[in-house]
Amino acid sequence: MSQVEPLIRLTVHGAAGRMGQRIVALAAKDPQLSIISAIDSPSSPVAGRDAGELAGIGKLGVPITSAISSSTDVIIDFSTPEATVKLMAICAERRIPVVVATTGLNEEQKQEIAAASQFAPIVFAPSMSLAVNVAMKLVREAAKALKDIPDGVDVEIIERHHRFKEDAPSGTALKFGQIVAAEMGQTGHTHGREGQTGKRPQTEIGYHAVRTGDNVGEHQILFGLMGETLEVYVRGHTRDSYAYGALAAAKFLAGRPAGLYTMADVLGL
Ligand SMILES: NC(=O)C1=CN([C@@H]2O[C@H](COP(=O)(O)OP(=O)(O)OC[C@H]3O[C@@H](n4cnc5c(N)ncnc54)[C@H](O)[C@@H]3O)[C@@H](O)[C@H]2O)C=CC1
Ligand SMILES: O=C(O)C1=N[C@H](C(=O)O)C[C@H](O)C1
Repeated sequence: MSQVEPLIRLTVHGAAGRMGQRIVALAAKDPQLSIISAIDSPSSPVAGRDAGELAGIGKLGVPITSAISSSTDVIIDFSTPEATVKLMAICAERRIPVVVATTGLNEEQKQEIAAASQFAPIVFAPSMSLAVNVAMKLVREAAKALKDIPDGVDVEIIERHHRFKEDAPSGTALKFGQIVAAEMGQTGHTHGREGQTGKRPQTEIGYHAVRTGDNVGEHQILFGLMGETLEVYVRGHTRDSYAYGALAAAKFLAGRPAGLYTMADVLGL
């Protein structure tokens, strides 16, 4: 007789936000998951509203609240850096597995995540998208292959997002830059260019953050050589590309030991 796996009890942190609503909508349809709480800011204007109704899928019986249930098996966090740091203290203390998808954290805030991962398993990644994580592998390969080209290679990263995004460059663009620099050795960076900039040094990576309309996320990584350009381009069509990845990460964490995991671990890349 086949054994029925118990449902994974999920808390959504940042549940009233753009991503939080998609997590609620997709998790509600997932036969392995049960949404037990939907957390948002204590000052949220939608506190008390039903999370399902807010996400456009009808009543779920889970209100938007600010208190994390002690019976949660895993938390998915799409919120703000400050809220993520507060969440880390709770997850470490209660040993709750958590998927951290929030971006824009400074080094000190990232240290809080690393510290919490000594007590609880944590997936921390700037992009939960499968396509983006595959693109990261391709970019690493390209950087490796191009690192010793005699005339040098200029690397520029262009990212495009919606007008509501609060951090720049995107966490994903910064991660692409780290991957390139680890292979090619660039030590500097520049954000956009203006005026008499002088010649471009190959020791820097250029970042360009475009903010327009409702763009859910595009990244272009350019390797400029003399005579040709290699371009890796990855484009999201809907936020569900990130949401499905976050749900996979939540399932991956069930039963894992404490530690810091990446989406490459989740996706087996
Ligand atoms: N890793 C990934 O794949 C992705 C990461 N993101 C990142 O996720 C974050 C959220 O993105 P969006 O949903 O577009 O933003 P959003 O602004 O729509 O949602 C953030 C939510 O967090 C809530 N919040 C604020 N303080 C809180 C607190 N103390 N406790 C709980 N919730 C709190 C806000 O009220 C809001 O509802 C951003 O940092 C974004 O860059 C977004 C998409 C994909
Ligand atoms: O804010 C967003 O929307 C996104 N943020 C993430 C980032 O900063 O990299 C991931 C994705 O590109 C969407």
